[in-house]
Amino acid sequence: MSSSTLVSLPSMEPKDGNSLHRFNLNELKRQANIPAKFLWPKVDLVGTEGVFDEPLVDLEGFVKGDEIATAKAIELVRAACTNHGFFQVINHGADADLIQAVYREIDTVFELPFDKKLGFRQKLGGYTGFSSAHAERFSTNLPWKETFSLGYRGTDSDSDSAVVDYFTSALGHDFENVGRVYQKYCEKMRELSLIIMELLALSLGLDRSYYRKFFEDGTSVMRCNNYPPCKKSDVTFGTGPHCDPNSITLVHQDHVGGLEIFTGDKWLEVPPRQDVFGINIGDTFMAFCNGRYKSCVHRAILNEEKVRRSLVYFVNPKEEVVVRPPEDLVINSSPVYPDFTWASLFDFANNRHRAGLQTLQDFFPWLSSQPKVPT
Ligand SMILES: C=C1C[C@]23C[C@H]1CC[C@H]2[C@]1(C)CCC[C@@](C)(C(=O)O)[C@H]1[C@@H]3C(=O)O
Ligand SMILES: O=C(O)CCC(=O)C(=O)O
Ligand SMILES: [Fe+2]
Repeated sequence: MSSSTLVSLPSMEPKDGNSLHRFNLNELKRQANIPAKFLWPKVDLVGTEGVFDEPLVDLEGFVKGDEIATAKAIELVRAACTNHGFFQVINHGADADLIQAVYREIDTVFELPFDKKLGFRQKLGGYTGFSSAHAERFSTNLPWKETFSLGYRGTDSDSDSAVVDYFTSALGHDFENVGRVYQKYCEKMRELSLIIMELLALSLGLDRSYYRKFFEDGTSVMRCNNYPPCKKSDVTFGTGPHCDPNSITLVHQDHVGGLEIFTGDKWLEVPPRQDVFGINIGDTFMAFCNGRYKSCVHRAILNEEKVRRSLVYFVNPKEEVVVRPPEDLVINSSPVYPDFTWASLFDFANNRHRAGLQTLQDFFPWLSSQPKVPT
């Protein structure tokens, strides 16, 4: 598929802050037809042409410092990230019981009555809470999904209880255990993300701590996607074609499957494996490595019979970190992208412009139009 056929999505429609979500997908899923706002342009409805089958990156040997395993991991990561920006890891340290506990517990949140979920809906300008089809922000090409998102820093001591406190204050004390499981999972995702940052640095010929240090006290976003079945799964998406604007994303999909990546000329399905995490490079890391690695174009498709869930951990540096590639990756001193902070890109992608396929290209003109903040 040429880049011209990967449509970038319109910017967000500014909405009044009180517009309630209008779409209860768990009612709509029984209908033969779906609201027009969920119908995507034909040019985006490109079929799947294969299966992603690149080798898994085994982290066990890398974490233990085994030289041969490290060299193999570097080779696989470098090839994948140079080509399309996606690889899968095994022996990552997140145990199966914890992963299954997250799905089990978070299902109880999505199973709540719709009005109750709206009670902790994601507010405009924020990212914490429940959203149905992002209808609070978008009015076309709506994604057929409910999401539950929560920020996670994990460094300061109060973050130990921040997750649990959110669940009990927003959802009630019956959800204390959901918070505990979520907290444990976020801790594990933070650990895994820092290991991946070391592997990425080494694969780019940098010191292993080069990127890690920017991410040790960033606020990442833990999100659960819940995709109800859809009778018109062939003309809509769970999550449409996009690149993640953040640095990297750690994605786990349940047994149903639906994650697809674009390898430059075709869409490949990523077969779900419960013992595997997908890692996709995002826009911010692409800038952090001066474009050496590609921000992965990916999407989540639906099916007509089964609900599908995925757990995505969007990894971010500390807000004020200036995203600038190291000298070693900048040839004849001309970086590909202007310097920016994650805070500014997050504000753009979360609050002002719908993240899609060309978020960075749309971001820099917006950034240069902003009043300069006196330093
Ligand atoms: C900054 C962000 C916006 C999104 C959540 C984080 C990182 C990933 C972004 C997103 C998932 C990219 C695809 C489109 C999007 C609208 C979505 O489908 O959820 C994006 C997220 C968002 O705007 O909520
Ligand atoms: O559901 C999936 O498999 C991927 C979702 C995704 O890409 C996202 O939430 O950014
Ligand atoms: Fe994504």
